[in-house]
Amino acid sequence: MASIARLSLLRVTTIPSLSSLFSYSIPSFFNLQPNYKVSSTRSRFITSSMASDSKESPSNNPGLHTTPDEATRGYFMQQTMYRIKDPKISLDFYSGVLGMSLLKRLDFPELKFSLYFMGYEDTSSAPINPVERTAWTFGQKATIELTHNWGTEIDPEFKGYHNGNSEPRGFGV
Ligand SMILES: C[C@@H](O)C(=O)SC[C@H](NC(=O)CC[C@H](N)C(=O)O)C(=O)NCC(=O)O
Repeated sequence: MASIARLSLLRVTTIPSLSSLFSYSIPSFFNLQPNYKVSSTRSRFITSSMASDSKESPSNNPGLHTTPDEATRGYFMQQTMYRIKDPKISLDFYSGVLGMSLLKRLDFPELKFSLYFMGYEDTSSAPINPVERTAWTFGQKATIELTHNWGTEIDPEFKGYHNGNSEPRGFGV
């Protein structure tokens, strides 16, 4: 099992105990209670958060649409890409810790890199034919494309990719 470092950029959507909702140490995030019972504290939390639903309304969030533009009907966020240093560690994390499946692996030997598309779809229904499986993968919503440039896992000079937790902080649009 991969060692779990602080994952300040990652929000794990699970059924955590209320105390772990506001703590950022990993153990509390993964301190799952298999037979989760809604405590009186949590039910008050849910009630109070429901009372503040208006915070999520379009009127309180300029730019927020409740229905997408007709011109982009059917569009969805299909993938986001992370470069990874070591596939063994990353696959262990995304499948063993987060429960994702490997939807498709693409290797590009001439360019010395591989892509691992991870998602929550049931792969038992995925096509067997490699080309059809690629099309199936690219039709799944909100997948993660892990890009591995061959050799980074054994290169002592490679210190890892910038994770956005130090200057320049963050990444994205
Ligand atoms: C599907 C395949 O044809 C692609 O175009 S994947 C996107 C492509 N990725 C790479 O070239 C990965 C290796 C490269 N050394 C890297 O680390 O990006 C690509 O366009 N990458 C550049 C980008 O900005 O995403």
